[in-house]
Amino acid sequence: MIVNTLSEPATGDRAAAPTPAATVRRHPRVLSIAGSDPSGGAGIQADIKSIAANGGYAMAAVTALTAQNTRGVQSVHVPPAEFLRRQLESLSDDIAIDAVKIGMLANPEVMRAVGEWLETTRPAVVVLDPVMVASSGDSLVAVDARLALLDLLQHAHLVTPNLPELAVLVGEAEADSWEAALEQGRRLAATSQVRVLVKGGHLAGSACPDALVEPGGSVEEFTALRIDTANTHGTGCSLSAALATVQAQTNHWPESVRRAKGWLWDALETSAELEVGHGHGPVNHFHSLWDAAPPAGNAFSRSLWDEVEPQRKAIFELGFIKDLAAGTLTEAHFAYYLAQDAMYLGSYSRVLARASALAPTAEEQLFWAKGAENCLAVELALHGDWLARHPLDVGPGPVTKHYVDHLQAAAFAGSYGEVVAAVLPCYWLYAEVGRVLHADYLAFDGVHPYARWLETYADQAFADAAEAAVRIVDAAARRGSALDRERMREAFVHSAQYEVDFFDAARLHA
Ligand SMILES: Nc1ncnc2c1ncn2[C@@H]1O[C@H](COP(=O)(O)OP(=O)(O)O)[C@@H](O)[C@H]1O
Ligand SMILES: Cc1ncc(COP(=O)(O)O)c(N)n1
Repeated sequence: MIVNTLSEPATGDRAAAPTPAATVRRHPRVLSIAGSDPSGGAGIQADIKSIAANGGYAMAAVTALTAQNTRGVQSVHVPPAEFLRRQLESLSDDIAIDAVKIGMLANPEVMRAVGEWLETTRPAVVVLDPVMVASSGDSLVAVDARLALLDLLQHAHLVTPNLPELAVLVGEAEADSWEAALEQGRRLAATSQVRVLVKGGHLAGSACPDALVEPGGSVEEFTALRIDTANTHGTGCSLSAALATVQAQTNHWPESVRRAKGWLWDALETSAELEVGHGHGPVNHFHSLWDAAPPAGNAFSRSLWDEVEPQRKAIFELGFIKDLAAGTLTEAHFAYYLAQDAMYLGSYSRVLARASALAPTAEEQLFWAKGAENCLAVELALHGDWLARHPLDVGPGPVTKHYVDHLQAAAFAGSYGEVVAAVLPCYWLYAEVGRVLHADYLAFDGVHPYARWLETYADQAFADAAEAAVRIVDAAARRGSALDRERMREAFVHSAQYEVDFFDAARLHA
């Protein structure tokens, strides 16, 4: 979550003047003028991803080639500034450019080429990230470039220095506190008459503040929790490219900072999923796109299975299951379990009938209808048999009641996906328990007191039905939205936990 606070309202600053509303575009054409990072985490590669992830059309004019990876920069090659000039002219001769993000400019000559081009094209949004050192600590800019960089600030609507870069720009030592950084930001904004985003990524502490400082001195702070990660390669590049893109969509700097920072925060938080390199890895630019993409094949059910690993392990640790496998479970415990199961199956059958009613294909409709019938016919007959010989006068226990309530809530208020995800653990975990217990049963020496029950659940037809139910859940997940899948996941995990509690309930209540 990004929290922002405003100190001193902005009044009449030159840089605070809004650009005309007519320039706002849903898919702005955004140009990155920056160096290449072949590892894809920083430079133009990061910029293109950031621009695209934030809804812009990305273009890139390359200012320098680097040989670098997540560990550091090994080499830099700067093509003639004249060739950069040609790239920029080719673009502005043909394409309307809504926003520009400027990154690595290796020397004063390159800086001047960019400044002259900005002078003639005057894009509505120019964000300048004064890149000087990579996150690895390697320098990316010639030492004599400071004055040329300061000169370039006059063409920028926003400059986004990190703390070491801010210190170089104001010609002071690096700020050692957030207050000192804001003071330097104010000085830079005032002397260069430019809007500054002071970035607090390099500070220590649990917060990661940034602040928008106007040339008139007003400061708006945006604070987020610091994420504990080493994947900070390209955070500055990604933020500035996102800012240029969002500003061309909103025409409102504080809103642009809030959105771009929020997007980057999520990209940092999900960065570990990428597993790129051994040093400072990249951020996950496309986290929301990838989260929303339908899972291929059986990826969804596999992720569900992985997610309920604790429940799967817990089942086999239960005294009830261990005693059942060993044949040492008391008849009273087993009778309580079967009585609860009979009550459960009566309701479960109705929920399967609801899945049948909602099914999108005749095949799935028939599958759930057969399941509903099976519950009543086969299971209840088995239980009726056993329970007739071991009568037990109990009503539904608390776990049975909660489990059934959960299933019925999905059946009456949920989508087809939620219903099938909620009923799946009963198929899938039972098939798993049956498979494991049946193997123990086959190795059992003597007559097993629960032979009939164990044989039913290790039945191949039951395993096949569980597999079919898994395929149906995967198909429903592919058809649904990210929100549908989240609800399916919740329904599944709740049911899986109830499966554990259901086995355990017999031990507690008998
Ligand atoms: N560990 C982190 N957790 C959350 N946000 C971070 C973290 N590190 C950097 N940021 C954010 O990433 C952006 C870039 O910050 P910074 O590291 O200061 O710049 P640079 O990448 O240019 O060195 C800022 O918005 C900063 O707040
Ligand atoms: C080509 C290029 N440009 C910029 C950076 C700085 O990256 P960061 O965003 O981590 O400061 C980099 N490492 N390489």
